[in-house]
Amino acid sequence: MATANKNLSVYDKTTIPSAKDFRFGIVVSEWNAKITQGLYDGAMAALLDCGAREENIIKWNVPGSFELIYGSKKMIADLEVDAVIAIGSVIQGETKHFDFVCSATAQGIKDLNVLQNVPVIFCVLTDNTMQQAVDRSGGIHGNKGAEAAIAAIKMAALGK
Ligand SMILES: Nc1c(NC[C@H](O)[C@H](O)[C@H](O)CO)[nH]c(=O)[nH]c1=O
Ligand SMILES: CC(=O)[C@@H](O)COP(=O)(O)O
Repeated sequence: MATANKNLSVYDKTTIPSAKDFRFGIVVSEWNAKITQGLYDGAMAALLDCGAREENIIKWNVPGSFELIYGSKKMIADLEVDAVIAIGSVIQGETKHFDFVCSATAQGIKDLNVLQNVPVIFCVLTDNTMQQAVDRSGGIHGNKGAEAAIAAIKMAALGK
């Protein structure tokens, strides 16, 4: 189902475990900061709405989406967190660099989920235009940050 047919901010709290006992790490890319700030705001709002405590949410900034990989790995190594949300916004430019950044970041975060024992949520927008990114970070299609926060809570609760 395309995002255009599903609002990213809609969730049913009755299907979501309480987040009150969980600790979350959020790693935020500084590229396209207006977008990533919107994603972060959406994630925070959803985490707090589902019972997370603000003091249990740690935020680190990294330069770009590619650095989300190492930032998430270091957060897992250094901090006691139950899930990490990796937030980025990659927007197509003139060259193939977009393809490499998107693919490497997705593969790197996938690898962390295979090799580490803390879930890392892929909250990286990969858009053709800035408008598409605006629409998915609190615009007409909702906020992928909220979607990622719900995924983080569910994965933190998995098996508990
Ligand atoms: N063009 C975008 C980038 N590029 C930078 C890379 O993510 C990385 O920081 C650099 O290659 C150094 O390792 N990053 C984004 O997050 N979004 C973009 O649109
Ligand atoms: C995703 C990117 O790295 C891209 O925005 C960089 O722009 P360009 O392809 O024009 O160098």
